[in-house]
Amino acid sequence: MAKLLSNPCRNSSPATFSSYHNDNNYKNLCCSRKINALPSITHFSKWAPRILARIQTRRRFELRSSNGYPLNAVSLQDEGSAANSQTEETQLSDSGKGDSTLSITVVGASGDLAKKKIFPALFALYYEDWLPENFVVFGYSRTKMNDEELRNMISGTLTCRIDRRANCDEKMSEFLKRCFYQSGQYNSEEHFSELDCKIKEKEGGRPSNRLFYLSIPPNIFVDVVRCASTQASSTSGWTRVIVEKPFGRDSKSSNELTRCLKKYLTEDQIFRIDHYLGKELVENLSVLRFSNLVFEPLWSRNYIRNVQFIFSEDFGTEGRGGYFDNYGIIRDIMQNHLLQILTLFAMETPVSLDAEDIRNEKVKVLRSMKPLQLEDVIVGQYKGHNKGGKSYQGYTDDPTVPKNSVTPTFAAAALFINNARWDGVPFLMKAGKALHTKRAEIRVQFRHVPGNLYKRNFGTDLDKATNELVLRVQPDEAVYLKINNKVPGLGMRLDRSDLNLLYKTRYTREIPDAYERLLLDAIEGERRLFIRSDELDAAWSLFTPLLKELEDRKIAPELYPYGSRGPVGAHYLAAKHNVRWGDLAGED
Ligand SMILES: NC(=O)C1=CN([C@@H]2O[C@H](COP(=O)(O)OP(=O)(O)OC[C@H]3O[C@@H](n4cnc5c(N)ncnc54)[C@H](OP(=O)(O)O)[C@@H]3O)[C@@H](O)[C@H]2O)C=CC1
Ligand SMILES: O=C1O[C@H](COP(=O)(O)O)[C@@H](O)[C@H](O)[C@H]1O
Repeated sequence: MAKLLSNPCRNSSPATFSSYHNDNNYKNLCCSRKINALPSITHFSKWAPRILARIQTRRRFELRSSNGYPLNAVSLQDEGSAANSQTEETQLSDSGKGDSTLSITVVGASGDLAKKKIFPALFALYYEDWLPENFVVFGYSRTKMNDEELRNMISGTLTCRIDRRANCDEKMSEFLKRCFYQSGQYNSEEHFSELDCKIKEKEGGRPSNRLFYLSIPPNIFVDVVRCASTQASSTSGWTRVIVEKPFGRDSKSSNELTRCLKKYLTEDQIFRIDHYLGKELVENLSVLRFSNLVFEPLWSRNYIRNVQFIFSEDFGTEGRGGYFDNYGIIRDIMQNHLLQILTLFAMETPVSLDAEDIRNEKVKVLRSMKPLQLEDVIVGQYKGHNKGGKSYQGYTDDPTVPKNSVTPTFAAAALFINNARWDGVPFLMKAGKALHTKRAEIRVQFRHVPGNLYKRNFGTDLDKATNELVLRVQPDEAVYLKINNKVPGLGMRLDRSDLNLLYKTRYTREIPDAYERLLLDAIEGERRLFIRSDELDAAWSLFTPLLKELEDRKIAPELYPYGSRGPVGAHYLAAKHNVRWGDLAGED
């Protein structure tokens, strides 16, 4: 963080440290998952008896990292910032002397994402006892509100897990008591200094860690980071900033955004969120691949014919047309969510589950990809449609969208990875709004069985007989494998059946929302599910020339009716690469 400017709260008297010897302090230490990163033998011997005793009773702390893996070299404070010059040893002993606090400031608290996702995710973490003992949540935005009004606003969106409703009301009101509000402009150092004073008051002189969640339009990211870093960063612990997408709209603007953010933050302090990385099935992708012998040996061009990444929504841009028209579906979904999943799918085995090892492998995939060509992409836009006596508005009927907009609300693309593992395998992506269904899935279509003895049982369409592995990210999370099976009986009739792992029947626990996992990881300094700047750069390099060409040439999107299966062009694109979309095969 940059040097602090004049801020009345910055000169307040030194924090008074309370004793380490209580449960809360221990909990704070554990919540930082420092058990896995004890700094030295001397420290270990000092704390070992206490820690080991606690491990036996509170084993859960060991596994708090979302990758269940030791957080190598992750410190309570990030490197390189003014407030971050302590060594790991002093940080630990600081934690030892006082019980630290965590403050989470949701910037843009009055907005849609904050209400819909961030506050509910924070409550879910609190409800499930993942947050440290001493935490406060601040909402910050321009809208005038007091603490009570903020609480009323968010209380409507908090829910308890369906499967665990015990003490729900009580927990909710305890959580709301920890929520506060500060109204202010996004570019006002004075207002952020007021926020700092309020946070300090709640911190009560204890060492503090501060997390800022930028749930605001991207054009004000840098102002907020400047004001927050100079006026409201922690002086005694870490300060981290979660940045929401879009991270720019092409290579140039993204690099510029990164450059500006880095005037005030180190790379380690920036948590670029892609909420698809927090989804359960996306997390499971690496587990499936790397912990099952039956998958990894098949994971290459030798056995896989094509891979499909499919995102569809059964509603349009309702309410977000103004934002969307400047970005379009390629930037909104493909360049980030689907591409991120693709890199996880295609990467080589990382050296370890450490964030840097994984992100290094993801970058290699991106850098091995063939630049996206216009002839390998088709774009579409939904038009109005009447169905069942109801009329659905087209994209350009939205008053916030220009009537002549050619912004795609649908796109399909064929991508290729030029490396030994994937040479020649089409990786197809398809993303669209206002389609017939809401789903996100990964489909892996395997090659034909060579010299298949049962060929004659399949008729002429051999493609229909190939195995397909489907990871259904949402809704109804599932992993299923399509296999050929003998229909029981005396004859020899084959059918296609699914080996089906449907989460809701296998696991009784409700699946946490992606934002819960990602918030927890940011709090605990786990960077694996956040986008590193070189990753972002490589992702933009892949898409920027295509986006420029689409825009320069004002390529007209193929219109498709609201609620349909999307433009026919997507089928031609797939057919060009000998692929049939798995989701439209009629037996998915
Ligand atoms: N909504 C969603 O589902 C998703 C959103 N995102 C991203 O998250 C971020 C927040 O999204 P969302 O909550 O939908 O955004 P909103 O448009 O609701 O904006 C959030 C808040 O920012 C303030 N704001 C809005 N426009 C401006 C402006 N032009 N200048 C200054 N302040 C403004 C408003 O607060 P006030 O007026 O009180 O200051 C508003 O309540 C965005 O970057 C978005 O792209 C990412 C994924 C999904
Ligand atoms: O990032 C975005 O994601 C949502 C879809 O998220 P999901 O978790 O509900 O699948 C999408 O609607 C939005 O346009 C996009 O910006």
